[in-house]
Amino acid sequence: MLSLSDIRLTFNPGTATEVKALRDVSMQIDEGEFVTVIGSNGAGKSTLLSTVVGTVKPDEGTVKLDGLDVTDWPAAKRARYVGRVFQEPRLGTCSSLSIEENLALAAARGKKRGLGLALGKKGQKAMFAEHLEKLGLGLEHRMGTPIGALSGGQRQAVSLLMATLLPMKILVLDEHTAALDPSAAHKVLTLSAEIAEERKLTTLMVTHSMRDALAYGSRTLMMNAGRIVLDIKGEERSKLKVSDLLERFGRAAGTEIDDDQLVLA
Ligand SMILES: Nc1ncnc2c1ncn2[C@@H]1O[C@H](COP(=O)(O)OP(=O)(O)OP(=O)(O)O)[C@@H](O)[C@H]1O
Repeated sequence: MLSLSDIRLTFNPGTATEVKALRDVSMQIDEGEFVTVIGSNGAGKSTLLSTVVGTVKPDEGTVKLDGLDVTDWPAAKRARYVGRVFQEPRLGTCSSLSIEENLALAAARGKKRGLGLALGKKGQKAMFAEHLEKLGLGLEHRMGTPIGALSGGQRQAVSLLMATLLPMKILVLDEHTAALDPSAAHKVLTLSAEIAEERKLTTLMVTHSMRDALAYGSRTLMMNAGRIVLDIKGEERSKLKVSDLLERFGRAAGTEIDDDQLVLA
């Protein structure tokens, strides 16, 4: 279980540019739960993910993984549990290196943490090919191709694989399909859901698409001005339509919003 309790985080406190990015955020996400996170620009979604990944440390509050307090753990130490895929396909992969070399870098992180992977070069290549084949993009036949030569969708699929290659628990997807065309976005979203399901990963996915927020996962959080203003799951969520979600946002946040603020895909 991933648990955040009373998280507060203010950027540039006491200055003219002070921003209360997270205010009293508490949530518990069960093992294997897939949660989508929506909210208008600057609502605190990425900052929330960063507190889970460990790239920002909250001013107050605690982050726990399976009951273990990891609040003071830097991102590198949390990497054994948490994998992140970014919005920008160039982040998280190395353009000039081949698909195989990028995957080898991801696998090498496991060696440092004593996971062995003592497969030898041939065995490792076969293991990478097996994983790539599951993506259904034919990339297992292009393992020597530099990552920079791939399309955005192919690259995000490899990023997803790299983030989940080693045993881990929490998958953090930060608008990871926002830079892709609708067809590639659909493919990567489907792969994300399949990998999360197969590996029973606890998943947090930020999206600006209200439709995707309802189509994927089993729970949706809505953020506004640093707070979680809606938390919907179960029957209540399954009955919701995109238009209902927009209306709920307006009510919860006490503001009028339209489709331009929360982009509908
Ligand atoms: N490193 C930082 N320094 C100062 N302010 C920051 C920093 N990171 C984020 N902020 C501010 O904190 C607030 C929340 O930002 P965050 O990126 O979490 O929002 P978001 O909901 O992910 O927005 P978007 O949908 O635009 O990506 C914003 O006002 C942002 O400008």
